[in-house]
Order: sequence, then C-alpha cells, then structure tokens
Amino acid sequence: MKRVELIMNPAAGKGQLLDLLDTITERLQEHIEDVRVYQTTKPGDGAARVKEIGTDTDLIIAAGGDGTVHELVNAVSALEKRPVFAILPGGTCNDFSRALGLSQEPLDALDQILAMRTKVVDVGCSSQGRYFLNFWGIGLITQVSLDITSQDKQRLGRLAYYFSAIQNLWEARPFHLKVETEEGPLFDGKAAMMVVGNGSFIGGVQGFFPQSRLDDGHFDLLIVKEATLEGAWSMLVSNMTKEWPESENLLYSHAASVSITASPPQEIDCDGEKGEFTPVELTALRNHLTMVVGQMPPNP
Ligand SMILES: Nc1ncnc2c1ncn2[C@@H]1O[C@H](COP(=O)(O)OP(=O)(O)OP(=O)(O)O)[C@@H](O)[C@H]1O
Repeated sequence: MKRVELIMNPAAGKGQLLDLLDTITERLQEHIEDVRVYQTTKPGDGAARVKEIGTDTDLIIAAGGDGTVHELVNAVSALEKRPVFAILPGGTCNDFSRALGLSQEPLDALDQILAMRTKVVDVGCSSQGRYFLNFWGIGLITQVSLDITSQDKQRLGRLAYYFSAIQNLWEARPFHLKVETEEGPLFDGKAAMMVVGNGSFIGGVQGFFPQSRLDDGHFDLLIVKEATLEGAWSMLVSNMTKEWPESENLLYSHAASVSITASPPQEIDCDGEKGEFTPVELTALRNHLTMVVGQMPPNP
C-alpha cells in the first residue's frame, strides 16, 4: 500500500474526528509512504475530490458519518477501476462500518484499517443513478428519518431513531405497492413500508436483516403490510435472537434485481439521502467494491 487518500468531513458527528486528525495523520504516515489528507468544506466536495484523484490512489478512507460514506461510495462506485475503500467511523450510526466489523472507536478502527484485511462486497444501484451500501426504503422508514432533526441527532444520538419510529407507528400512511423481482411478481397490495437491504445495519441496529450477507449478489427485501406494534415487537426480538422475525404482517425475500412502483409515489430514503420518488429499479452489483474489514462475524 503506497498511496492513501483520507477524505474527512470535519463537520460529521460532533467533530470527534477533527479533534483526532493530527494523531490519525501521524499514524498513517508511520505506515504509508504517501498520505494525503483532504478536508471537505461542503456537501459534494468529497465526491469532487474522488473524481479529481481518480485511480491515482491505492486506498480511499472515508472519514465521517453515513452521509459522507454515501457521497464517497457514489463517486468511487462510478469509477471503472476502483481503489480499495475504507470507513473511519465518525457519525451517529455508521451502519456499514458496523456491518464490516469495524470498531466504533476511530483510533481502533484506524488500526484495523492499517491491518488491511479486505473483503469484496456488493453495492446497490438504483435506476435513478444512485449507489448504496446499507439500504433503500419507502414508507415508514422515510417518515421516521424525515422527522429527526440534526439537533435530535446531536442530543439523542441513535435513540432519536427509536423515538421517531415509535411516534410514526401511529401515523403510518399506507400506500399501494407493486414489486417484481428477476423471479417474477412478488407483491401487489397495501403496504406501510418496504426496505431493501444491502448491508445488515440500519439506524445502528440489525433489526431488519439479522442474517444478511454482504457478498451474495442479492438484496434482502422486507415488506411491512401494516404498521403494528406486533410487527415492531417481532423485529425487536429478531434483533436480539438474530433469527428472521415471524409475522403474517411481514414479507421477507431475496432478489438480485427488483422493480418497485407505489401509488401514490413514495419518497425514497436511500442510505439516509432523501428527495427521489418511486418508481425505481434496483440492482445488486455483485462484489463491486473491495473494502477494509475488522472482525467479521462468520457468514450465516
Ligand atoms: N465541511 C462540511 N460541512 C458541512 N457539511 C458537510 C461538509 N462536508 C461534507 N458535508 C456533508 O454533510 C452531510 C452529513 O455528513 P455525515 O452524515 O457524514 O455526518 P453526520 O450527519 O454527523 O453523521 P450521521 O449521518 O451518521 O449522523 C453529508 O451529506 C456531507 O456531504
């Protein structure tokens, strides 16, 4: 490993990575010949930096929260020849870094990065031109995250997501959902939420897809027909037991590609980014990125 580019969002989290930047840079320089550090100043900066350096680096380290990782993954995934990609977690949830078994302590995660154990992982891709590592969702999941302000996140951290989820259960706005996969029609009916998982963590927990694999070329699909406490409870239990939740109200499946339409059109939450609407087609790009891992649990 000769050339490393650390791209850091100094505004992520509570600025915890910025406080450690000197230590992080020194440690990298002890092990790597050519270390370049780039601090973003606004959204879009990190992606522009990736385009600028292109393949002129062996490793890109995305230092920040899920928003920073999402922006950089979108830039790196679009490259023909992609450098190894690592995450230095510095946000509230840090979902994909958890799925990769990386420590949530930045300096411990840095040691794991320097150990350079890697794994090829799938990346989700939408017909709207967006790549994603963690999840794509509509319905309740979008409502939950729309209701969380950045002050809530600063104050309550991951708890903000739980409070918002409980609040939104009572206000779920059902819609008509039609889903087809490469195997044919999967669902046509009333739904409160659909989540397509690439990684196993969403909002810092493994409640939706406890047995997900990162390299099987398939998404995990979850359709919640009605938002009920019973469904929420079975997901909570599955988070603890790591078994699939069982409920007539929930439909689980796997697919390599999926086509989704909703009426009325639904606002999408894709790895925490909002603003796009259904209809959409999603494809799991098998083994699209090589990523640095920490302690990975054995495959289910
Ligand atoms: N210097 C900057 N100032 C403000 N925003 C920035 C800057 N650099 C990048 N951004 C944008 O900030 C957004 C949020 O970043 P990120 O998600 O990493 O932090 P966070 O919101 O604190 O973490 P989390 O999402 O895990 O709570 C990203 O979409 C990113 O594009």
